[in-house]
Amino acid sequence: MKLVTAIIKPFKLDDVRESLTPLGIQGLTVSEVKGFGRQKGQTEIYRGAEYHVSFLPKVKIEIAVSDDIVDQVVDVILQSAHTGKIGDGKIFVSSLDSVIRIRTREMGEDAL
Ligand SMILES: Nc1ncnc2c1ncn2[C@@H]1O[C@H](COP(=O)(O)OP(=O)(O)OP(=O)(O)O)[C@@H](O)[C@H]1O
Ligand SMILES: [Mg+2]
Repeated sequence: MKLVTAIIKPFKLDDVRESLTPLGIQGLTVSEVKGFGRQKGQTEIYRGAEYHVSFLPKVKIEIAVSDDIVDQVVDVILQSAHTGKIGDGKIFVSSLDSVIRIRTREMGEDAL
């Protein structure tokens, strides 16, 4: 199993969610987060004054998936979250040792 963590532009959340539907994802977690990439945040003009914004708002999506669909999950996120502008985000894929459904104590892929 793998944990796919995608940091995306907030306005892309609905597109990404819809793109995942055909893959039969059983669940996912969404969080509002802040961060910066290699541009180190941006300078923004607000009411005539220039503010340095160190951390820009992003959305984090976490999806635990079986190994056989991880490539498809990454692929649809790459397409649906893409604008081509800086700050489009990143996808991190990590190994997932165990998953347990609390209600039933099912484990592993049965618990996804
Ligand atoms: N190395 C990293 N580790 C953890 N989070 C990161 C990392 N790089 C980027 N992020 C997260 O992803 C968000 C978007 O990053 P961003 O797309 O700006 O990356 P980038 O490397 O600067 O690419 P680009 O040049 O396309 O902007 C950041 O605001 C941050 O939340
Ligand atoms: Mg960036």
